[in-house]
Amino acid sequence: MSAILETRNLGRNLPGDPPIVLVRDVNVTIEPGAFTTIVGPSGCGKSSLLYLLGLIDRPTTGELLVEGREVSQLSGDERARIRLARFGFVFQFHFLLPEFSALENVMLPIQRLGRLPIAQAREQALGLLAGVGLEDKHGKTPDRLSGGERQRVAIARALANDPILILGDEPTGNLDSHNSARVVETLHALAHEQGRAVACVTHDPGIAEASDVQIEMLDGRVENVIDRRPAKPQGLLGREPSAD
Ligand SMILES: Nc1ncnc2c1ncn2[C@@H]1O[C@H](COP(=O)(O)OP(=O)(O)OP(=O)(O)O)[C@@H](O)[C@H]1O
Repeated sequence: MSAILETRNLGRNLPGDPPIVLVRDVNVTIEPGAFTTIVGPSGCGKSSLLYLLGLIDRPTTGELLVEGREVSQLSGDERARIRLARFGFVFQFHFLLPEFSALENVMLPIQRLGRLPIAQAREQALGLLAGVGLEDKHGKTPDRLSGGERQRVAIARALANDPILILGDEPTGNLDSHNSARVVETLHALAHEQGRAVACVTHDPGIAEASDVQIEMLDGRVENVIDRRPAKPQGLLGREPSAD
């Protein structure tokens, strides 16, 4: 399956003498249908890499291809257009608007992005909330939801533009184990049932071990990639079996 993101010797330095290296020589691919985690010790560059992958930050070296197209040299406006059209983000803090219900929080970006009439945006938002198991909680404001429910509303909101790629920076960082499990289940479903690419930074070894692809970082570099997906079927080798 073709990659949604591909990096070639991607790097990010901050100016200084010597420069501060956040990320160096990263070569990874992020593919649809897979739940990918980015792991490593604190300060090793996980979030910096995620921000590069999400076109939030711009690399200083190397290339980043989105669906085969090199994007690092594009203008800020063009990069923002790709981000808005193709990516969804979930952060450690949900950033829901406190005075709005779950439904309204999900409707807002749908209306803004699709310029849809209210009735249609409502329908779509209800569908997204049902997709994360919150159809019966749509009228509640964030303060009346659990941490995990708030985070699942944030995931539903991140799906407003029907993204091919969902990027998470510690999306379960603030949650207890029960709520964390529900959020992870939801993220797995986005990859495995809906065929999206999901890539998350996590400190949680259990989440990493259950991921399809685990990118392990150290000192700004990718040290190792564990790919747990079943091997792709190979073409038939040798001759067809004979009839006799
Ligand atoms: N704007 C900045 N100026 C200076 N140093 C920075 C800046 N941004 C990040 N760093 C440093 O770059 C390194 C990588 O940071 P980053 O946040 O990507 O690491 P991380 O692996 O996500 O860490 P954590 O797990 O603690 O969130 C850290 O040492 C951090 O202190």
